[in-house]
Amino acid sequence: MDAQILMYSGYAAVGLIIVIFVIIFRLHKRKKQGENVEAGKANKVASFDDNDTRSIITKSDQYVAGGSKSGFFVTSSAEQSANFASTSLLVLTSPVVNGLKFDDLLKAPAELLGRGRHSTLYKIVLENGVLLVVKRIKDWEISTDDFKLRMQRLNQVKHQNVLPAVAFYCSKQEKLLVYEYLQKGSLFRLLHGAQMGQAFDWVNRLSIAATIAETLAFMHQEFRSDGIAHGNLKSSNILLNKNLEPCISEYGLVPLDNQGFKADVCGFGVILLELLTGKLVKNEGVDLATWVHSVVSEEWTGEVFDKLLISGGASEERLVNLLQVALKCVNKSPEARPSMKQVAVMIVTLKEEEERSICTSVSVFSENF
Ligand SMILES: Nc1ncnc2c1ncn2[C@@H]1O[C@H](COP(=O)(O)OP(=O)(O)OP(=O)(O)O)[C@@H](O)[C@H]1O
Repeated sequence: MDAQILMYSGYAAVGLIIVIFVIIFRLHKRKKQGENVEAGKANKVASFDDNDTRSIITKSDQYVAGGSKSGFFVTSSAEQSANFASTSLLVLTSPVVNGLKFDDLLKAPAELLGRGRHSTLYKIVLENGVLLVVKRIKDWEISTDDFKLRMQRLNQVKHQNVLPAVAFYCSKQEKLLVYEYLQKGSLFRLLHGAQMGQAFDWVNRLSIAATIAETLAFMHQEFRSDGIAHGNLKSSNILLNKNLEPCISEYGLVPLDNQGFKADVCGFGVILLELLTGKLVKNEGVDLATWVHSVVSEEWTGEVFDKLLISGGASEERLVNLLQVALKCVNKSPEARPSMKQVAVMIVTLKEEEERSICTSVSVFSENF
């Protein structure tokens, strides 16, 4: 009997040991599977960067430049390390910033250029002296994937009068865009800055208007089927390149909107009104388009124009013609506004008339001397 009890206890002990081994083996296997899944995820994220891009891990929780915090990043370092696998700077094809690394942005001295409702803008200087601007976009309800797709799509369409992004960065918390810094400033500054448009005569204003109109018509045509309009067209987003030609910046950085193209036409109309009147869009609380309408309806049309244009000898007939185009663009009803293509045709026609009249006056002048 004792021998039997001893035998059964032995079986039980062996059985228990086997069960313990099986449990340990299963737990170990489960842990290994977990590690493989994590490794797989990391590989997947890394593979996004294969094409013409460089993946970088953020290092600090706040960007410190020249001793001052620029505030590129608002996320904590804990959040960042949790998300590091999805943080990457994508360098688009650009000769200006070949080989740009995220670290280069972090190290560069930065200066705050503007803080708007939807974004903050910094100017930075890279070690090699290249000047860039970094735009940090706030409150844009767009998924990381959609943002990447949008940036890649925008990068497929090039125009010499549109400033392309040279790189972008995107994580769940942050969306950054990097552009070349254009030193000649903006159309806004040319009109309303210290010079107050003094060195900006009618021929140049008309030429700039025609270039912006043609460029925007091109962009609308290219992005019509994607529904991507500029979305925030205004004179501070028209920069001047080194040849003082206009360069449209920040194209397509807003949510898709059915009325986006017509909103751009209205934005362009307001730019025309600024060029014609030399006045700010909002002056002592009065909206420029409303003011122009009120003056024109009282038949004081001549009063709306920038005195510098009149004293500079601009043809009042062509000023009025351009004003009529502007008023069509700012029509309260979006459906009644012309397309950018139609606007471009009207303004190019006016510009050609202007050029013909200059040629005629030059030849009359030379015949008389
Ligand atoms: N790439 C650039 N090069 C030089 N100056 C720039 C560049 N991008 C923007 N700026 C200028 O920096 C200033 C701030 O720009 P920011 O985009 O923050 O302001 P905004 O255009 O007035 O507003 P929003 O946030 O609605 O675009 C503006 O005067 C703008 O003309």
